[in-house]
Amino acid sequence: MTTKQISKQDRGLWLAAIKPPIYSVAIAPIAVGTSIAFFETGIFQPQIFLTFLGSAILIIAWLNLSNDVFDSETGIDVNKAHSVVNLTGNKSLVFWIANICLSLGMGGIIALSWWQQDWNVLGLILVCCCLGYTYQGPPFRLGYLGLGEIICFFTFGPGAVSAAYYAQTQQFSGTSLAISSIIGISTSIILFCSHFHQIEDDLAAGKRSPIVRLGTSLGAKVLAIATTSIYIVTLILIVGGALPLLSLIIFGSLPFAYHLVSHVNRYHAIPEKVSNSKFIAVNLYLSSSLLLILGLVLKSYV
Ligand SMILES: C/C(=C\COP(=O)(O)OP(=O)(O)O)CCC[C@H](C)CCC[C@H](C)CCCC(C)C
Ligand SMILES: O=C(O)C1=CC(=O)c2ccccc2C1=O
Repeated sequence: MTTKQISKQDRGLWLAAIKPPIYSVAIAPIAVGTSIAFFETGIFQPQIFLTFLGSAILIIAWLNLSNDVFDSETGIDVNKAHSVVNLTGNKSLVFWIANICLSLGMGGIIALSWWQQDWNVLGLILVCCCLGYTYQGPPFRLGYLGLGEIICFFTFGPGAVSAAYYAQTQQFSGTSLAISSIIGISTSIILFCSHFHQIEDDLAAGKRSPIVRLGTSLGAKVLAIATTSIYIVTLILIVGGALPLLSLIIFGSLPFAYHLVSHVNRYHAIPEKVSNSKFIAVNLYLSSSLLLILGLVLKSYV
């Protein structure tokens, strides 16, 4: 292999380790919570929005770097060339970079709480981060028991969306809480899809992920139901008046939903083919979140 080929391969591994598309999970809940606030109250504070966004990105960097650190301790990532710990060979360096990201991220949340002299957002995000830690860190490692998707639903849905709403308005909203369930479901779908191709390594390390528990075939069916539920919940919220009729544009994300469900249905038992399903799920997540935001913002103007 030539030096050029090696460096191209290295670049690919680093990109896979850093997972840029996954950072959309930091952006969408903050943008959705902020647009619900704008839709309901007409309030938009750009400085609060941008500070929250930067903090959320840093918190997701902590989550992913510390995930590689904790997974290196259980042996589950031995075959994962695109683990930052395996790539650097320096677990403590990765651990400290993760902690710096968390400190800077929480620093942003503390700053916006200080500006407002209101500590509710800080409290909510602290709870979300503690739950994120229990997913992967000792002694809890709740992800190894198959509880990740439930934690994911509450932290990225009601937790993060309500915090972003509150940061804009200094009040909580039942409507925001109801709409946040859509983000909770679509984020949990990304995590659920990330398990299909890892079944062998997960079994060997004693991780009872939902796919290990259900098997890939039933897992594909559960994915179809969860994906459909995004649209059913949207319809219920439109009929119930929480969302405007314009939110029907979320159905524009159906091609991504179809792609995801049909791809996983076809390849659920073939790890090399199903391994990209997490990124197809990110496409569904991004398109549905963007259309949800668009519906709310457009309705605020018309
Ligand atoms: C790190 C996560 C998944 C990776 O899991 P796994 O180890 O199976 O994957 P690899 O194969 O890549 O090793 C995500 C886990 C999410 C967790 C359940 C909840 C985290 C909550 C966040 C801290 C909330 C942040 C909110 C923010 C937007 C302000
Ligand atoms: O690496 C991953 O697989 C994931 C990382 C991550 O931060 C995240 C956050 C929310 C839902 C899913 C995921 C991942 O799957």
